[in-house]
Amino acid sequence: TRTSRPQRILKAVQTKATVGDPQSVITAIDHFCRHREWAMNVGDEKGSILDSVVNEVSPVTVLELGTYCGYSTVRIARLLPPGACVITLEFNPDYAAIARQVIKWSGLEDKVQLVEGASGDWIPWMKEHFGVQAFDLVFLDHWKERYLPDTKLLEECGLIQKGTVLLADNVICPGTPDYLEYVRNSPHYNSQYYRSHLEYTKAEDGLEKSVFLGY
Ligand SMILES: CCCNc1ncnc2c1ncn2[C@@H]1O[C@H](/C=C/CNC(=O)c2cc(-c3ccc(F)cc3)cc(O)c2O)[C@@H](O)[C@H]1O
Ligand SMILES: [Mg+2]
Repeated sequence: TRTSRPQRILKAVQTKATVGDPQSVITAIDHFCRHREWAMNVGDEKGSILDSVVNEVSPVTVLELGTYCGYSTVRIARLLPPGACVITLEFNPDYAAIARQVIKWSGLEDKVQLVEGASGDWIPWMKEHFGVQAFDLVFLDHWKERYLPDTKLLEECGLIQKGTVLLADNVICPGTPDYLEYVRNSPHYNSQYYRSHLEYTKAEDGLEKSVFLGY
């Protein structure tokens, strides 16, 4: 049977990128998705904004919701200092398998904990299972209608504390209206929109950065 798009993305990494060189993995995926097949990676333009937020926050513990092929996982992990890590949740086993290989090719497996499972099932276990106190940065890029419920779950589990930064992809396209309304109107968040474009296209999209101010 035909290969899947994630399998073709992995093949592009394995043929075009250098083992142990995260930037070459990022470049290979962006080239493939711009010139061969579009795919829902955060991409190079919004990825640069993601990079700047990671550098600004210099997080010790990062949570990523929705690994897909691991593109943004590699973008984040390559900027983390020794001892810092990104826990990334992916509930599709096929995507998780591809992402593990992309992350391995980039040489960043020591900075990444890929957990195969659904956010709603795993968030309540983060403290107990991974010894996480609170997340310094959360990157939301999974099913758009899950951004708000999962944010509320993270709050309830005490995983969002004063200073935690939420960075959400696709707040315009496909859009996350209920999440945007929540973080922009809540007195507990200071929210700002970074205008950009939908990956590999001219359509408008952007990232929303929301800093938790404490209760
Ligand atoms: C139980 C479901 C909620 N919990 C979850 N827990 C763990 N992983 C979850 C997940 N939901 C989804 N996932 C995974 O995240 C990924 C899903 C991402 C959804 N993203 C999008 O739909 C998306 C879509 C677009 C898009 C934009 C325009 C367009 F015309 C077509 C698509 C652009 C993007 O940047 C996107 O991120 C998959 O790997 C999926 O298996
Ligand atoms: Mg996205």
